[in-house]
Amino acid sequence: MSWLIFTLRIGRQWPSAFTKQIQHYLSADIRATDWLSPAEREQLLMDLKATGWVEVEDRDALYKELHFKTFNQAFGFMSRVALQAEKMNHHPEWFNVYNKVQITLSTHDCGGLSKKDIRLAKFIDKVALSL
Ligand SMILES: C[C@H](O)[C@H](O)[C@H]1CNC2=NC(N)=NC(=O)C2=N1
Repeated sequence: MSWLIFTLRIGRQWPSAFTKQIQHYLSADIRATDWLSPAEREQLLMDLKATGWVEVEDRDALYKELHFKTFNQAFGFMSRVALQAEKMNHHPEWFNVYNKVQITLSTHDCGGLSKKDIRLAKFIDKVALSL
């Protein structure tokens, strides 16, 4: 890592866009341990698809639509997920109309799915099942 920092310091002649990209990834809250290997990805996505998650067509993300009995129940669900999202520093993209909640998960810092999305999806399923 120090070589990378050193390179960035002397890399003034590099295209600024490139160094900005590196600095973005250095500052991003995504650790190497959050990356998904192809084998992990295949298995973990299979498990989530079994509970109703689907892969989004035009981006590397997961999507699920949840229906609750009432708005209050839907909002209570969102409140619990919101607290977990803050705890993980990993936030869903979601939309709520009355008792319906549409959720899309992806990791902006790496431009696609990471283990953080898998962890949050599993938490979402656990909370939804408990209601
Ligand atoms: C600065 C802050 O830590 C980052 O923007 C966090 C916040 N929440 C996030 N949520 C999601 N879904 N992806 C991210 O890359 C992400 N990054």
